[in-house]
Amino acid sequence: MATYSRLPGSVALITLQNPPVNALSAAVRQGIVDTVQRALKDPKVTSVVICGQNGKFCGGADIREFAGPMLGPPLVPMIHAIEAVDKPVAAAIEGVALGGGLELALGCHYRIAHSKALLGLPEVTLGLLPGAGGSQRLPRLIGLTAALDLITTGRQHDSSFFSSLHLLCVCSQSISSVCVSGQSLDSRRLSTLPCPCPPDVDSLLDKTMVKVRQRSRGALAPVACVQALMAAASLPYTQGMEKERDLLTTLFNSGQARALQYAFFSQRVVGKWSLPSGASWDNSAARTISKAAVIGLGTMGRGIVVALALTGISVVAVETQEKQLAEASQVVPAMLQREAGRRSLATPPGVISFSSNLQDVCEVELVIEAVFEDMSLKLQVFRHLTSVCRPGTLLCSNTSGLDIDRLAAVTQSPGLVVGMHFFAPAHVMKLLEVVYGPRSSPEAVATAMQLGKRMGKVSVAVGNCPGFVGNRMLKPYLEQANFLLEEGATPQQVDEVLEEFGFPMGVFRMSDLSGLDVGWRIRKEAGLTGPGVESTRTRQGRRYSPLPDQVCEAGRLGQKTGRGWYQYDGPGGRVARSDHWVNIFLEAYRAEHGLVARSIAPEEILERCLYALINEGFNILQDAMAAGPEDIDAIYVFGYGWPRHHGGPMFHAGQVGLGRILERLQHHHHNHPDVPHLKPSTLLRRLVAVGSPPVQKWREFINKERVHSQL
Ligand SMILES: C/C=C(\C)C(=O)SCCNC(=O)CCNC(=O)[C@H](O)C(C)(C)COP(=O)(O)OP(=O)(O)OC[C@H]1O[C@@H](n2cnc3c(N)ncnc32)[C@H](O)[C@@H]1OP(=O)(O)O
Repeated sequence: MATYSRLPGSVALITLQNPPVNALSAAVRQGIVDTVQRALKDPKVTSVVICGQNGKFCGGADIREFAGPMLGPPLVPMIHAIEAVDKPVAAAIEGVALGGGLELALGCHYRIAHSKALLGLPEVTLGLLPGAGGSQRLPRLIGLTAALDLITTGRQHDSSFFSSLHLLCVCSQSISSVCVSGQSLDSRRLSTLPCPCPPDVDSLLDKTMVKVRQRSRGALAPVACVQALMAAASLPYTQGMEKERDLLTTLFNSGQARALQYAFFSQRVVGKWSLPSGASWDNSAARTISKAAVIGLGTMGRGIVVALALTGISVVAVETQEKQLAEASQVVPAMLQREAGRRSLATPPGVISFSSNLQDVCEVELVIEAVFEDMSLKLQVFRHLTSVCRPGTLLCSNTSGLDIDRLAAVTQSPGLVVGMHFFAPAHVMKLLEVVYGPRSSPEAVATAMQLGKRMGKVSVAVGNCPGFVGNRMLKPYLEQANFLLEEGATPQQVDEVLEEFGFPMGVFRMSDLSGLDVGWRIRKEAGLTGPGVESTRTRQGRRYSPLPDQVCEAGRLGQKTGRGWYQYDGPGGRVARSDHWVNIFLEAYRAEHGLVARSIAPEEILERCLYALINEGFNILQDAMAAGPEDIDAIYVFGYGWPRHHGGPMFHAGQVGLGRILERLQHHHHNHPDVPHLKPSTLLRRLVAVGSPPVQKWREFINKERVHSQL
């Protein structure tokens, strides 16, 4: 709702009230319409100020209402009516003015903001465009060039940025004196102004469209934003508004908008974590960490040190190999400086100390072990840590899939051990898997989750199983990609299909980037390859492709060696080019194993890779290793490049239709009975049997099934 009050004198104050961000729900819109009318009718009122309750102007349209029928007064005519009134109206912005909130402010005649307020039009991130006149008013106020950047990226800035674009009148006069100054309102109505465009407007729009199409990887909204701004640049306001409305309608009806809005909420749902034990975010106290240590200063360790230091935490960075330590003590401060600059932060001074002595971690409150991914080495480190750290220190491992419980077992306080699985580069990537073992205490999980949040991560609590959630699902995906090569596809074909779907990189380009030796080492440890293992295509009772092992044996470890599934300009090269060697190698391999190459349709490539991954997601939910589909989807969107406009693998399954996924998995499993990952999960079958409920209902369904032991 919105409240009305009269300030001493002649100013009417309208306050938006809809906690926590005063989103423009039907009730708020109705409140605005009513209170503006009241101000107009009151002869004593000569000017109006609109503000938001609790120091937040407005977080935009109420996203929760998008799923239902449109109720209450629509936003566009409401804002037009405000712009048209003949008493000056000012928006007093504190906290946030985002999306429809900023569009409301653009309909006012004046905008005044607190220096710390955050403003922007993030609709594009929800699969929409600023459809309450923002695509037409903003460029008329700040010019086409600046509006294109803001609207197509959804970037938010503070008020000093917008003051420099003259969006705000951060004036020395008080609002009431502005309003009674007798200034004509005509020039304050943005819809009446021309849109300032640069002389090369067509070229600017063309270039922006090309850039946006490349960057958006199939997302519709950024392209629609450019189209709306083209209209602002070339059409009268009324026609521009018609274009805005048409484009918005198309976007609203697209699956992409639903996917992106789901992704918005799943990012928030995962913060409200719960464990099978009943411990959860609202009943578990977190410790606030001010001193931490990182053990191991390889690529991951360095990134973790920077991520911690950026939050103002004092870090003891330990590396026992002198050469590595010397290198890290040069590189890490530079990384910190760069990242602080990128985030416009002052570099936290002197918070990192380097050491080669594990004893130096004795005073910290939390340790993150980031040594080489080798269980015996990690066990050794944990044994040492438990003897040198003071009682009560949290011990975390940055393992990407090893058993947390085994590490906990060698410590004096197994309850204080959790996994903190960062993604490379750790100071940049948003995802953090917080892995709880059977003995991890709620306090340890809560502390790791809160620490992740402080570092700006999307932290997701996951159970302790091989590969946790992300890498466990990646395994069947990689496996299918290798099988497709055996059957006749090339790395480029597979990658093209996945990139067309929206992944920034196909599976083979991604493997080259991460290093092919990572998986090779894991397979050796699992006894799947290595000396003494017979070179067959069935291992441990299931189909196995020795292809990636043989690529590694040929010394091709990916980008770092200049060759992998592709060739690069040299070691460390970034641009992947197809390699004739790979084609010859695949032909020889197929000949050796009596395989006849067939032409494989893009649909089959996509289905087999994605549905195998999705199927494992259902198994993970069934095993209670993730609390709900939102957790899996957040992991894939923030850590594995899953295109956000497809919501996440589990959301995508719902969009495709669970019945269809089941039917296709059955089909592929029938053709490949020796591939257990293609066997449809029991949970998927159960969901289909009860009529394929929407993804938002799965959590409840799984919990009920578990109570009745159906899973
Ligand atoms: C056409 C389309 C038009 C005209 C639009 O306006 S579309 C909406 C455009 N607005 C946005 O995209 C803003 C979205 N919100 C945010 O970016 C952030 O929430 C925030 C910057 C406003 C606040 O961030 P923060 O302080 O970190 O808090 P949370 O993100 O955790 O949010 C707190 C709770 O508020 C809910 N929320 C936030 N914005 C909206 C909204 N626009 N509509 C409905 N609900 C909103 C959010 O889900 C959190 O809810 P809980 O998880 O606590 O239940």
